[in-house]
Amino acid sequence: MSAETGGLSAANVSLRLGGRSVLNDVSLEARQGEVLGLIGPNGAGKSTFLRVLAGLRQPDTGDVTLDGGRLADLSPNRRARQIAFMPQNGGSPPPMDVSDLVSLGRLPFGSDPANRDAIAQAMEETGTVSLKDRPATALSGGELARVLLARALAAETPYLIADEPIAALDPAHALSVMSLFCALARKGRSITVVLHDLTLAARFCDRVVLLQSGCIAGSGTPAGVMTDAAMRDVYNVDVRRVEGAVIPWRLVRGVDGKI
Ligand SMILES: Nc1ncnc2c1ncn2[C@@H]1O[C@H](COP(=O)(O)OP(=O)(O)OP(=O)(O)O)[C@@H](O)[C@H]1O
Repeated sequence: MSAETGGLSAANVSLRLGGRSVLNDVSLEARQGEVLGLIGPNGAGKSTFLRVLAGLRQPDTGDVTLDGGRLADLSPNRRARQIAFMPQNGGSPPPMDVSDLVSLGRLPFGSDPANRDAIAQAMEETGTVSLKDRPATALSGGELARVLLARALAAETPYLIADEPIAALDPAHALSVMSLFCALARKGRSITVVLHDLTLAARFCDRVVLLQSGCIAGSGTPAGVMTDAAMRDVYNVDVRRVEGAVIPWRLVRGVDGKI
C-alpha cells in the first residue's frame, strides 16, 4: 500500500448526460482510514459520481484531486495503482478462469513479485479460493460479485471504490464483505461504497453521503444523515426502527475460508 497521505477529493463536480443534469455541484472527500457510504435512490447519480471520483469519467465542471494533484493528470497506470474500482454488476465476465480474472487486478504492477501474495490474499478475503479453477462465465451472480471484488482488492490500492458490491450477496457474505471493508479502513485504506442496504450502511459506514437528484442532500454520521425526515424526503418512505426485525448480525463460521 502507498505510504502517501491525503485524500481523494471531488470539488464542485457537475455533469450533464443526455441533456439532463445528472450531477450538480457535488463535493466530497474520500479519506484514508474510513468507510464512506454513498446512498440515495435509484437514478440519484451514485454510479455516475463514483466513475468521476475514480477518474473514469470527466465532469463538465469541477475537478477531482488525489493528494492535492489533479487526478486527470495521472497516467492510467499510476491512477490504477492508487484507485481500484469495482463497477456495478460488472457485466459479462471474460471467458477465463476465476484465478486469471482476479489476476487482472495486478496488471498495473507488471511482474511485481508481490502479485502472487496479493492475489492469494484477495481471494481468501472474499471467500473465492474454492472458485479459483471455475470458468468465470459459469458463476452465480453473488459468486461473480465476490470475484470482481477480489480483482479490485488484489491491487491493494490506498483507495477502493465499489459500486453496490453487496447487492447480490447472501447475508453471510454481505456481513463478511462489510466487516472486511471496516478492517481495511482500520489499516488505513479508504473505502467508498454505494449501498442500498441502509441497515448495513448505518452499521458499518463511518460516514455517509446521501445523494438526491444529483445533489448532496446530507453528509455526516449515519445517524445524523439517515433521519426519519431525510428518509421520507429523499426515499419517499416512512421508516420504522423495529426491535425484533431479523437482521443477520454475526457470522457463525467463516464463509469459504478465512474471514
Ligand atoms: N449515458 C447516459 N445518458 C443519459 N443519461 C444517463 C446516462 N448514464 C446515466 N444516466 C442517467 O443519470 C441518472 C443517474 O444514473 P446513475 O446510474 O448514476 O444512478 P444511480 O444513483 O447509480 O442509480 P441506481 O441506484 O439505480 O444504480 C439516471 O437518471 C440515469 O438514467
